[in-house]
Amino acid sequence: MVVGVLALQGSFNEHIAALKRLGVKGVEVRKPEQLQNVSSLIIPGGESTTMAKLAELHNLFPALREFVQLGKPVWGTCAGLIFLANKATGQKTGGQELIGGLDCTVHRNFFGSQIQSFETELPIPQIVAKEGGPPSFRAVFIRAPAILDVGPDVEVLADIPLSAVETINSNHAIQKEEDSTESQKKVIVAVKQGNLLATAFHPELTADTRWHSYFLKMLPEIGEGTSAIISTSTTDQSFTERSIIDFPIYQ
Ligand SMILES: NC(=O)CC[C@H](N)C(=O)O
Repeated sequence: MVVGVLALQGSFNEHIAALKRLGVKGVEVRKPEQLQNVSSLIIPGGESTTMAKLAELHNLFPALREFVQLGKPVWGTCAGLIFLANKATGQKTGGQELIGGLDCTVHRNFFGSQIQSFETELPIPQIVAKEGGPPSFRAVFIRAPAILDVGPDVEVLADIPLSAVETINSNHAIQKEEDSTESQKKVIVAVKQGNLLATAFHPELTADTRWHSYFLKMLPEIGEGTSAIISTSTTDQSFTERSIIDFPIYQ
């Protein structure tokens, strides 16, 4: 079994390495015809505008949209989430092409600029119910988007109270509002809609493999009941925890 990883730009190598730690082969996808060799796809973090331009150059959009419409499992992380969203705000002038399919509105760079990137302990009850492990996940947000609203078929897997994020962009509209419920406000950072999974953060940059394992169980060839090749181990000695300072700059 192989999992396709869109390899135009961004953290595709890190996803392939995370899959390898679970004993699964990840293959790079750069051309439309390569999508025929895979039954699932991960769209990595990176820079969604650049990724969109490269996808356009390689004429990938029709094949990517067809892949999503056929109901094949697709997981977008960070820029990949933006790519999958039906609607994105905070785009560069002129906008950018999206694959769409995920019924939500995503706000690019919601938490601010690159230096306002952060890590936080994110409660993930639905993932823990399936994968076990600690109640929270060390989530790495790098110039990350957030999901502002979702359609009725979208299941929220994780959200984050704005009060927990010290580095929120002071220009952001939500922070400008001054009411007493401010500290209670949350934004959505992980969702599932049918066979689409999306996270605003970067599980591929941590040693915790639970999100990859969760995604792999969405694949028909693995399924819920199979745990043979999926390790739920959250401590992988071959991967050293790093600080976000070590991570590549994503715009
Ligand atoms: N880490 C990331 O993938 C950042 C996403 C980036 N801000 C974008 O809009 O594409």
